[in-house]
Parts: sequence; C-alpha cells; structure tokens
Amino acid sequence: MNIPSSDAQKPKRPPRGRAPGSSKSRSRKGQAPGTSNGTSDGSTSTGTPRNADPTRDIAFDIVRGVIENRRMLETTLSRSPDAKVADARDRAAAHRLAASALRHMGTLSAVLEPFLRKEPPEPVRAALLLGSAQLLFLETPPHAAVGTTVDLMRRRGLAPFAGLANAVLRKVANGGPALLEGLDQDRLDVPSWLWSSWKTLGPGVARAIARGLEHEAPLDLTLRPGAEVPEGGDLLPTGSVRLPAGTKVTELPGFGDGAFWVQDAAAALPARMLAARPGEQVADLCAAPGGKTAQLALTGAHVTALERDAGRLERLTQNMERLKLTVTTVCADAAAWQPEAPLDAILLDAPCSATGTARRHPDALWIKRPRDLAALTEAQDSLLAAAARMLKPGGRLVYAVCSLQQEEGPDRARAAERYGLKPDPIRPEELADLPEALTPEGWLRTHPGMWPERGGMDGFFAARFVKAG
Ligand SMILES: C[S@@+](CC[C@H](N)C(=O)[O-])C[C@H]1O[C@@H](n2cnc3c(N)ncnc32)[C@H](O)[C@@H]1O
Repeated sequence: MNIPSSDAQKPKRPPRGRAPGSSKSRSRKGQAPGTSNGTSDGSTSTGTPRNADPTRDIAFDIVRGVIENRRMLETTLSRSPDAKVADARDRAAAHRLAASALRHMGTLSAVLEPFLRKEPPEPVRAALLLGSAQLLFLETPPHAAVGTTVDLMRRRGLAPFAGLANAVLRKVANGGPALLEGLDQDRLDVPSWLWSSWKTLGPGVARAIARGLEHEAPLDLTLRPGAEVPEGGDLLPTGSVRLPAGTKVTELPGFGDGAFWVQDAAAALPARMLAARPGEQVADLCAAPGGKTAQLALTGAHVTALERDAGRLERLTQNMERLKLTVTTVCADAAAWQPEAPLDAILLDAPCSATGTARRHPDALWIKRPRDLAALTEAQDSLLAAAARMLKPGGRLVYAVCSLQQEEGPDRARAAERYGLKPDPIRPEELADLPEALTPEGWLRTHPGMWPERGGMDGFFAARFVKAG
C-alpha cells in the first residue's frame, strides 16, 4: 500500500468536522452507519445467519480490491457475491464505510503505525482501516467497531490476527480523536505524486484540493429550462442545484418526468463553453452516461452521441428517454469514426485519470499511478487529432477532462495546435458566475477546493479551439 511519507505528519490542525451538506451518520449499536438491523429471532430480513454482516463484508472486499489489486470501488461493488445478494441499504452502507476508509487512508495508516510492530498482511490492514475509520470518522460505538472487525476477520480466515486487531483497535478507541491531533491529514490523505503535481496548480491549491476531498460530495442536478428547483435544493451561481450528500435522486419529485439529471456543478460548464446553436451539427465524442449530451440537445442542435462501450451507450439512451431528448446514438471508437459531413462543433470529454472526481471516488487517488498517464495522454492526443478531422473549417471544439493533472489538461491543449486547432480562449463574461475558474490562457480549471463554503466541486479542465480554415 502506498503509505505517505512521514514528513507529512507535522502538526497542522485539529480533527476536522463534517462537510457542509454531508449526511450525518446514524450509527446504532453494533452497526456501521446505515446498516439494516436484524430481526428479533436473530436472522436478518433477508434470512442470512445471525453473525452475517454484509456491510462490513462488502466494504472489506472493496478496500482489499483497492489496496491489493488497484481495483475500483464500483467494480468490486458490481462483482462482489455479497453485494449481489445484499439489500440496497447494506450496499449503500458498505459503500459509505469503504469510501470513508479510503478517503482517510493515509491518516488512518499514520494512526495505526505506532500500534503495529511490523507491517501486517494486506487483508489485515484492510480490516484495521475499516475498524479505525468507524472509530475515528463514522461515530460507530467503540465496542461495535472493535467487535465487528474481529468477527469480520474470523469470518474471512484471519482468525490468527483477531487478537492483534482487537488490541490495536482498542488502543485506537481509547486514544479517540486526540490521535488525529498533530497529523497533517490533508497531506497524508493524498499520494505523494499527486500532491507534488497539484502543487504546480498554484500556491495553496494542493492543500485546498485535499480539504475539498475530505467529505462526501453533495448531489448536484442540472435542471431543464423552466423546471422547479426540488425542495431543499440550493440554486448555485452557475445554475446547478445542490442537495445534501446522500439524497436519493430517484426519490425526488420530477425525476421520472425528466425535469433534471445528476451532474456535478463543474461538469456542467464545458458543454456551455461550446455554445451550440439550433440546427448545428454537433458531436459529443465520449458521451455516456450523457450529462453533457443532454445539455447539448437542449440547445436545439442536432446531436450525435458517440460512445465506445455498448453498455454505457444503453445507459445514455435510457437517460435521454427519461429526459425526452432526441439524439442520434452511435456505438463506435471516436478515434476512428468519421461523420457523413464535416461538423459545426464537437465536445470531446476525453477518458482520463479522473483525479478531479476523487470526492465521489476516493479510490481513484490510490488506484492511479504516474505511469498510467502516458497511455491516457496518448489516447487523448489521438482523439484530439480525430476530432480535428471531423470539423469543418471554422468549426469549434471543446476538449474537457475531469482530471487535475497538467499532462491531461494544459499539456494536451498546447499539443492540440499540432492538429490545426487554434486556441479560442474563453472570455471572462462567459464565466462571470465562476471567475476563479478562468485561467490567464482562457482555459477553464475547476478543483475540489473551490466553493469551500458551498461544499466544493469536481476538478475539470476545458479548452476551446477553432479549426483553422
Ligand atoms: C469521461 S466519460 C464521459 C462522461 C460524459 N461525457 C458525460 O458528461 O456524461 C468518458 C466516456 O468515454 C468513453 N470512451 C472512452 N474512449 C472512447 C473512444 N475512443 N471512443 C468513444 N468513447 C470512448 C468511455 O466509455 C466513457 O463512457
């Protein structure tokens, strides 16, 4: 596991509080937050045995998947046999528990280190991370956090380490939040290579991003023009609507009628920069699940949504049906596809490291490695070259990535000029509602440290071009 360097453990500030708008955990005796309770006869409502604990079993598999196999949280959640039979509440609770352990992984590792004489095997470390996350960040009662972790280890063939876990977690429980004092949690919870790269974004930006990542992200919606703001929603300056983390979108009135769709406030900006017009021929080259496709379709342009992954394209189709929007869908590799006639405008929301979405996907930080960037930037360049070939002279292109890495943002924007794409800087009046996101080059750059008082936003980079005539 990638343990942050010990120079990061300098005194910094006391334990941190909750995010604005984050859902409060409701721990009950013996349960991780949000887990369903057993019935009076000792079985659960799904008939599983008394000592079964699907929440912690699934969370354990998720954390092991990340630290041992660099497997994404969502991948484990979709494949785990326990998750397949678990009810929705247990799955959600497992997700929240695992995400908390991953979000605070560096801090928790630093807390555990003095209590461990030697590095434990990875599965044991995963269990300790989950146990200590419950103790220090999820308000689980100490006896429950310790007892259920020991039970988990016995269920999962780690009985020889159960005594060690019991002793270590009791020490963590006894130490409590005081154990966090003096730890630089911002620094600890970000892998070193990412911290170094985020420092290049500007003074204080790496720390601001790290603080933005410490809480679950709120739920942001993009509304159809004229749709009502759902009750409890805050209208943000950029037009998105924000609801507290944990809000179930499908339960909001208007969901079934297609009044809105889920889209982070920052993710809603790149499509706006394309300024598509009614009747224009526009392509969205990496389109699923279709948040930006929907924005483009609402302009009245003829939109072709291209997606390589058939399953994801199906999801986009369903989303467009719910939103009652008409687009042409194509399942194809955008690097090879050619339209019948040159296009007026293209949105290229390229596949990337997704480090900008770590608030929602804390696993992303620990899965990606510096060497993964080379393959991504190569693919981004070939998509930029392909997009340039699809445009008519004078046609517009917006290149976007949900990445905080310079290699995938500014470096690609500069490289795009090789393909006959001339920079078309974003003007200040186009970003008057978020001026801090406009760079001197005329690019869009958001990061999770922006809008700290409102609950932050995802990290995005976008640059606009015109095809040379
Ligand atoms: C960042 S996501 C797009 C998010 C989407 N634009 C939205 O706003 O909802 C990237 C998508 O590009 C797709 N993709 C990756 N490489 C592609 C390619 N060469 N051609 C077409 N689609 C691709 C991925 O399957 C993924 O669905």
